[in-house]
Amino acid sequence: MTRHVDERLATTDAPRRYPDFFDARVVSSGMNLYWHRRDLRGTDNRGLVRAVSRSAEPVIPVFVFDPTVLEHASAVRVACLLEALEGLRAWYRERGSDLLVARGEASDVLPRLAAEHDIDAVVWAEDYSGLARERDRAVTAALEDDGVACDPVHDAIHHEPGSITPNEGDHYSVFSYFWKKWRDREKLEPLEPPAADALAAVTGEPLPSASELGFDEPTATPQSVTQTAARECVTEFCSGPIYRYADAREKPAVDGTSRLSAHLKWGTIGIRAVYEATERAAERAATDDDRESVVAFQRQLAWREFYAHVLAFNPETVTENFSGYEHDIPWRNDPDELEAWKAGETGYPIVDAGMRQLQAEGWMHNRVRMLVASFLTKDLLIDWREGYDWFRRKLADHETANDVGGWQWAGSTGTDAQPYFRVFNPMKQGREYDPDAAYIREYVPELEAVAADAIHDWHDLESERRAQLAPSYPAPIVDHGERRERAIAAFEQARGE
Ligand SMILES: Cc1cc2nc3c(=O)[nH]c(=O)nc-3n(C[C@H](O)[C@H](O)[C@H](O)COP(=O)(O)OP(=O)(O)OC[C@H]3O[C@@H](n4cnc5c(N)ncnc54)[C@H](O)[C@@H]3O)c2cc1C
Repeated sequence: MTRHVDERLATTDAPRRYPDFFDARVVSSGMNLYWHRRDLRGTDNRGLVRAVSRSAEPVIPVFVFDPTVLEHASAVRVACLLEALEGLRAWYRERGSDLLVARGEASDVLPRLAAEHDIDAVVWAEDYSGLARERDRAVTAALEDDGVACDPVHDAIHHEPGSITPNEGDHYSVFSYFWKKWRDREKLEPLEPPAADALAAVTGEPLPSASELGFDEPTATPQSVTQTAARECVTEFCSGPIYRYADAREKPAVDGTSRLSAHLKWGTIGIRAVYEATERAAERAATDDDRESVVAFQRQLAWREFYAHVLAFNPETVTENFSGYEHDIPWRNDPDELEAWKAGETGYPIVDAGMRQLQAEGWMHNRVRMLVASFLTKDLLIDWREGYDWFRRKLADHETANDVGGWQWAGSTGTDAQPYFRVFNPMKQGREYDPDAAYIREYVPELEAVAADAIHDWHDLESERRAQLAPSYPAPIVDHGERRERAIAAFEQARGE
C-alpha cells in the first residue's frame, strides 16, 4: 500500500496556511488509529484533526507504553506522563470515547491493534529525536508490511525541521539568523477539537501504575501536567506576567517565567494555542515595552524550535559534541566533585540552590540552569554529558533537543558562537540576579539567617566566619578563580593552541 502523506506536509519552505491542509478530504474508507505520543491533548492537535479528517469512520485513540522508550524515562517524567494521560483519558471519556492503552514495542503493538480493529491507517505527530525516529521507522515498516497506511503529521513546533534554512545547509547554527526568519514566518492558528461523534466509542484498560512500569515514586514534586493546567498556565501568564517577562525572566526569586516547559514537553497544550495567546496579549499591550516583552517571550519559543531543528539534522549530538575541537577536551570528571554538584553541596550558594530546586521540584530556573551547567563544565571540568544525564533524570520538562542544546551551549561545544572562555562567575551572577539572596535562602535553608552580602561573598569569607554564620553549609569545594584559568587552559589545549 502506498504511504499517504499530504504533499503540503512534506514541502518545507513555503509557509502553509490553515485550513488548506485540513480540508476535510476523506482519503481512507476504513477506521483510523490515532497514536498519541508526546501530544497528550485533544484540542489544537494537528495529528488528531488529521486522523479525523481523513476518514468518515470514527477514530480510535491509543497510547503505547513502549519499553524501549521507557528505558530512557525517569521517575519524575513517568509521574508527569501518567498524570497527563489520566487527563487525556478523561477528556475522551467526556466525549463518549476512551484512550486505548497498550504495552509493548510499538512496532508489535500497533500492527496487532490495527488488525484487531480493522484499521486502515495510523496517524501520529512527528517527534524529531533520533530515538523516536528510529522507533517510527520500525513502526512504519511493520504497519506497511500489513497493508496499513502511516500518516505522520508535523505538530510539536510551528515550523518543522527543514522549513527554515540558510542559503546553504539544512539548518541554522546561529540562533539570531534563525529567529529573524522564524519571527516573520506565518503561523498556523489553533485547531478546534474534533467533534465527539468523530471519536470511536471504545473502552480502554486502566493505566498502569508507575511501579508496574518499573519506576519509583519521584523524589521531586513536579507541577501539574494536564490539559486543564496547561490552559490555565497560558491564560494566567498572558494576562499580565508576559508584560514583565523581559525583566523578570532573569530573576530566579521572581515567578517571572511561564512555567510552560513541561506542558510543551508533554504536549498538554498545542504550540499554536500558546502562540495565539501571546499574539492576543501583544494586541492588548498598553506600551511599547509591554509589546517588546511579549516578543521576548516569543523569542524563547523560537529557541525551542531552533534546537529541534539542530537535533533533527544532528541526532548524534545527544552524545557527541556539536562543535569539534582539534583535540579531545581534557575533562577531569572527578567523582567527588560530581556528587557534590548533584547534591547541591559545592559551597557556591546559587549553584547549590539550583541543584536543590531541581531535586525538589523537577524544574530549575533558566538563568540558574546556565550557571550550574557552566560550573560543572568549566569550574569542575566535568563532561557536559554527565550534567545532561543528571538533568535528563531529574527534569520533568526534559526535552532532548533543549537539554542537549543547553548543555552544549554551556560547555562551549554547541551551536553558540560564544567563545570557550565564557565562564560564569557564580558570585557575581548571584549578586546580579538574586541580589537579596531570596532564591538562595529558599532552597538552601542553612543560609536562611545569613545576610545577602555574606552569602554572595561566601567564597571569600574566612573559614571561621563561615563556620560562625552557617556551620552546616560547606565551604567552596574549589577556588573559582583558579578553576576558571584551568578551564580556559584546557579548552585552549583542545583547540591545539
Ligand atoms: C543546561 C540547560 C538545560 C536545559 N534543559 C531543558 C530541557 O530539558 N527542556 C526544556 O524545555 N528546556 C530546557 N532548557 C531551557 C530553559 O531553561 C527552559 O526551557 C526554561 O527554564 C523552562 O521554564 P519556562 O517554561 O518557565 O520558560 P519560559 O522562559 O517561560 O520560556 C517559554 C518556553 O520557551 C522555551 N525555552 C525557553 N528558553 C529556552 C532555551 N534556552 N532553549 C530552548 N527552549 C527554551 C521552553 O519551551 C519554555 O517552556 C535548558 C537550559 C539549559 C541552560
